[in-house]
Amino acid sequence: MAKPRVHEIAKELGVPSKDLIAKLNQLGEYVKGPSSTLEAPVVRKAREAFPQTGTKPAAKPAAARPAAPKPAVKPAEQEEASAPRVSAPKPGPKPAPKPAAPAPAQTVDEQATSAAAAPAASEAPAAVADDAKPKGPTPADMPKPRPRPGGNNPFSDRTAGPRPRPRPGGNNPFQGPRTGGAPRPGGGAPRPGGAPRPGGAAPRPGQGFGPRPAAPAGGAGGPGGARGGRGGFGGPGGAAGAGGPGGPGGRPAPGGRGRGGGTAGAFGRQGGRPVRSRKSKRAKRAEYEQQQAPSIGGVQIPRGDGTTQIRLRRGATLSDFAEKIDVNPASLVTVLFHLGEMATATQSLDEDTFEALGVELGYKIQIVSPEDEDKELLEDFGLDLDAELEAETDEELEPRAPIVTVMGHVDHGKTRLLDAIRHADVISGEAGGITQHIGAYQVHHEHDGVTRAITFIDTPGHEAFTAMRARGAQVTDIAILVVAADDGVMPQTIEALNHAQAANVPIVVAVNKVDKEGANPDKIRQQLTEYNLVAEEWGGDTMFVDVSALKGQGIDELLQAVLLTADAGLDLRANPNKDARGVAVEAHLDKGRGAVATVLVNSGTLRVGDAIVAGTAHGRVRAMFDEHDNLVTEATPARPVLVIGLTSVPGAGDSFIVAEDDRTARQIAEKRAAAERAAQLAKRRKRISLEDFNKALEEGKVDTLNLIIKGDVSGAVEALEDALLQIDVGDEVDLRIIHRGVGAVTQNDVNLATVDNAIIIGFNVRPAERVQDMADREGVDMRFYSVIYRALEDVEASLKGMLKPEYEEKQVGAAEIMEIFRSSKFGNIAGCLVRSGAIKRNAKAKVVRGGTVIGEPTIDTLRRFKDDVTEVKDGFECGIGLGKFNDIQVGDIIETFEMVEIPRD
Ligand SMILES: Nc1nc2c(ncn2[C@@H]2O[C@H](COP(=O)(O)OP(=O)(O)OP(=O)(O)O)[C@@H](O)[C@H]2O)c(=O)[nH]1
Repeated sequence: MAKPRVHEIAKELGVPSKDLIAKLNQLGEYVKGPSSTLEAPVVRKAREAFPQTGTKPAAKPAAARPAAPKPAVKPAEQEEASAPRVSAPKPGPKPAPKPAAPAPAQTVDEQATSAAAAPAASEAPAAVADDAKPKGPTPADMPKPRPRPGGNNPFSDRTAGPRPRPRPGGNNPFQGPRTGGAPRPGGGAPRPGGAPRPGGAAPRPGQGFGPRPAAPAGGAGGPGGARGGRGGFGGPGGAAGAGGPGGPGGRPAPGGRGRGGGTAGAFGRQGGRPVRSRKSKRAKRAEYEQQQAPSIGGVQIPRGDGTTQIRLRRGATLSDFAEKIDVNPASLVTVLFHLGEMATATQSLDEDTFEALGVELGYKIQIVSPEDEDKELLEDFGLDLDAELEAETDEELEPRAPIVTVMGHVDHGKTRLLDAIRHADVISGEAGGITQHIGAYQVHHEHDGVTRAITFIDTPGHEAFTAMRARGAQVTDIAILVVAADDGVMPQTIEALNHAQAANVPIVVAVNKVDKEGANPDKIRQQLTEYNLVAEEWGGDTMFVDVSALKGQGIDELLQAVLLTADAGLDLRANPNKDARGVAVEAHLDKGRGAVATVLVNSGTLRVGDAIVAGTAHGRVRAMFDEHDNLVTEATPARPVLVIGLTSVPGAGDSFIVAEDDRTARQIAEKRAAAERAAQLAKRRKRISLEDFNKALEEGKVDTLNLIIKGDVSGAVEALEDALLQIDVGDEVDLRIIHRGVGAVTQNDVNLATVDNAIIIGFNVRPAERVQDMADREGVDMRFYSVIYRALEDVEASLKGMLKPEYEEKQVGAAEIMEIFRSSKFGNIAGCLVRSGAIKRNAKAKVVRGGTVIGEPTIDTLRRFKDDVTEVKDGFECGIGLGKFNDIQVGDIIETFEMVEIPRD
């Protein structure tokens, strides 16, 4: 329905338009002229202002009528209608409302507002509607009738809660252009955006009418601002816009809704509602955080102060981080994106990424070490291994055998030495020698009349040693450093001794191959002094023993030296009377026996039937064997045994413990597996910078080489994986190991390779039956190796094949311009003599004058005499047309180029 115009209403009311306009203006409604349209509330006001002259009943007489008491026709209904808000009158025969005869204007005003906002109430009889106001004002504190600046706002409602958005409308001509909820102090010039003024925490420019949380603190206490606030435009925040206290002409009147002031604006919430001048703690905090929070990519995140520590486990996700700092993970995704990294909230990220994010946000990210993580995990199961060790008393500790690792440079005789030592075993000599390779063995040696055991880790080389250390397993007590007397100290000798020294493991030097001609044991002693290994006979504290692994010479002395070194500085004792704790030194999958692990007990005693967990493998000890293939029922500290009964193959260096029961063992294993998976995910993810990623996306390809590694023993698989991940191929190619495992290549592996487009690398394994056929059918590339570095070479080459080729310009020919022919058809033709190489048609060219390239045209036409040719060789004359490029002179050189691929090294 069209809105009525002033003159229509005036006619209806029987008053001149002029009077109506005057009346409405007096009531605070700005009405321009007789043809102005009027909003419904204003019409109501008009009718109420001239009630006696009305000729027609008002559209809603009930609401329009002043507080004229009307007997309640349906008391029950009225009660219901007003119930939620009522504190007041009971409808009854004496319907007079509490406020004793308020002035008509006031009543009209109040009714207009409450009726508009509360339709339910507006349907009710006027008395009830009026009474339904939140507070029944007593006559004493009733404001006097006054013009209500906001009165023409159809949405204005004093009783309604804050509305989320300002609603334009009404007759207010100022509402359009006004911005910022700016008050008009004293009706004067607009003050943009509630400029900051003392006493009012004025919002920043432009914030005046956003529904921002900071705004309510804006102190609507400035009455000067409030008074002119008719055009003010505040939603909940708009109120703050009115916060500039006392503009010119504005008198401070704390408390907001004072007389004649205090409404914020026609379209705002009644801004004059009392607002405490003091900010709430919450508001202050929000404000503080806003100041602190950096806005990266439009998200605001509370900053740390640069030292705020955040502990994250390996493979943590942005969600984990977000939880710690109590923000929405999506914000962190955004921040990371703006740092040039793409990641989802649930993707495991590596340490570097977290560090970068931490630096940006002022947090110090600490990735919990694997050891600590495992410690915490075990603590969840009531196992604190450190505390357990500390609590052990001297009486509980019993001597144990030293555990020795043999290290040294390649071909210096480590394997041969371990063989020789095995044969030197005084006990196995009688028992028929060591028959089984189990990854570690014990030999016995007579020392000071006592037969003592020494445990050797049967995996020579520092790789195994460091791999175990990397897993937090310090298995070795003493290192034997083998140096060939005919070769001297070599790079791996130094590496090995560095590793041993770093681990604080004492070294005994075995100077090997002394049987060889040209062997110079003293030279070795001399060389090693440089590395802080000074022979005892030279006044140092390192024992050097000359041996010949080949001939079995010096082995007894070497074992003697090991025992002496152990006795000199090591406290080799352990408590055998508790559940076993130790390390898995090697593991593999045996066809008949399933997962087989060689474990070395550190403390306690391992027994058949124990529930154990080793790394992520768990199970029950079904049987144990020693290096002589004898069944054993228990293993005491430093006793290596081969254990059968695990459900999967543990990794070399995984710690093992005896758990209370099978269930606990399984749970620990599962939790570890989950942690490891997360860590793997983080490790696997190679970074792609945003630019590269974008480019790759644009080109529709992200180069990723997916690999599946299968090997015979877990140690080899890990070694291969580590080495592969260390291949440096730059940022362009992504290398991912999507699956790894011990055992033959299976159909599952091929399936996985099909899905992820991966290549399968088998190390010392073969495909299971029918798997090769399946791989051929599916087009899956399987490669099998028995030497790690061959696998590495192939992968590296394959990666390089995938790299986008790099090109360089290679000059293929040069011709000197001897003469220039002008042709209207072809432009300038250069009559040339080919000076070197050959000039080919369509080749890229450079025109060089006095050593400077003046243009880079292409060879457009190439002629020998009258014939078009494709190539002219060194020493011949030719005519060259360079297309549109005509800036040539006699004496210029035309060089031609090809782009050739640069081989990668
Ligand atoms: N003459 C002589 N030759 C030895 C001696 N010890 C080892 N060799 C020879 O040296 C070569 C390398 O010996 P290995 O025991 O395989 O050496 P390694 O350090 O285990 O070598 P990698 O396993 O390749 O690191 C073999 O040919 C051995 O026969 C020795 O005491 N005297």
